[in-house]
Amino acid sequence: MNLLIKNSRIISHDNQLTPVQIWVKDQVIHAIGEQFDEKTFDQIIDAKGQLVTQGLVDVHVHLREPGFTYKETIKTGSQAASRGGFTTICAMPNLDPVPDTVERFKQVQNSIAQDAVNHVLQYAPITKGLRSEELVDQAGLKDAGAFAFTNDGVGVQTAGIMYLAMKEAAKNKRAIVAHTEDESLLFNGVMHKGKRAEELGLPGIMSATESSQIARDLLLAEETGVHYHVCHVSSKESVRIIRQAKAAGVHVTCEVCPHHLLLADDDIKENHGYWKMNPPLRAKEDQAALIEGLLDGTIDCISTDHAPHSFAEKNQDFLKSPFGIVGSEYAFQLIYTTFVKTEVFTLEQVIQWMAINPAEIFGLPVNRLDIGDPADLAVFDIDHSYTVDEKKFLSKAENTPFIGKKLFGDTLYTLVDGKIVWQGGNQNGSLVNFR
Ligand SMILES: NC(=O)N[C@@H](CC(=O)O)C(=O)O
Ligand SMILES: [Zn+2]
Repeated sequence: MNLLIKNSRIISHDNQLTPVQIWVKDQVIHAIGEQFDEKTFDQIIDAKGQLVTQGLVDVHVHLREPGFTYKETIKTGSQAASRGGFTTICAMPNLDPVPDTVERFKQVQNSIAQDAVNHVLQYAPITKGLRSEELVDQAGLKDAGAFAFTNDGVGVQTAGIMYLAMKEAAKNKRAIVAHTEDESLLFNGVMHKGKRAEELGLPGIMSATESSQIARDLLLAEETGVHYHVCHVSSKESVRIIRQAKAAGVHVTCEVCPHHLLLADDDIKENHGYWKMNPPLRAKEDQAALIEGLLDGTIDCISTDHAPHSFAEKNQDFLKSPFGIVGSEYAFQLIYTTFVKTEVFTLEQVIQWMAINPAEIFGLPVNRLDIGDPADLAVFDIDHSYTVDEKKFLSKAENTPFIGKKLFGDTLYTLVDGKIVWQGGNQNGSLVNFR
């Protein structure tokens, strides 16, 4: 099978866009050059001068299967991600049943093998039932294919359990991935504690609810030597203490989500569930600290925290709605439009944060668009704008405050192992070749 992607532009190391043709053969990048004889190819994609990058990697998505398939499934969630240009996604274990035994974990793995349209790596939980009481069988789950261990959705509430989990994970050479939230500091909060929460008359969530648990964990990570990864960092204090820990040599990495980079609590237009996520949109200073954290290397990567819920669940006020917004289908586009077109970030940096670093920090093979790298690729139409239209989402859910936003970078193609899984353009894309 020989496939040519003609009229491509790739980012070269000096952040320039370079016109090339890409030859894909037997699932890998076979050659990159100026001109190939078109007669040699079984299939030709015309990238029309648009940007071709390695497929994006998202280390934080919620696919909701098993247990909550009315919100999303492995199939719809992986389709949504492929539409966003993601070729690898890592799925959270806040499912029902929680995949906390080898048998339950293998069941999820089987569903993934059957239904996923891109590479889906499944997290196992840190503790049974996500309750901070009893550790899972890490070695067994690792052998069954666990990508890393996390209780995402809730924090690990006691230092002792976290310490034991980290010690075990260090032995198993797997990361502990932490949603940090001290429930004793939550006080029923639903949005960031500040002026906007007061205006809306809603209970606030302090930044310290997140950062105090990160502080605890950083010291435990230092003690155990584990790779400790912090989910969806949202506050300036969290960035500050992670920066200090990195400087002290602690093996810590972390992620930030597009919504925390783009929005602050002041932007919350109304008391509606589409603005509610965990951690919450924080203050302008926090937003600035997150951008600075990416730029100085404190924050390693961008993840979406794609958190689908049903329309009925989210179409309620802050007190009633569950936490979470969808993000897979327009994450690159949000970042590109907001930060690359305004020259806050370079395209090269964004690819570093959305494709290279997330793979590298977790020890996955890194796609550098070199010969022999897997043909996991995305083509983005960076020259034309489109509008975020929730009716066209492949996700089952549409809960996001970004509906109606004008963005650049619509995904024209996504290829997984050399096969086209998504073909877009003219806002009327379609799914192709779904495995
Ligand atoms: N982020 C959210 O607001 N919600 C996530 C859980 C999580 O990632 O913490 C969910 O599962 O819905
Ligand atoms: Zn979380």
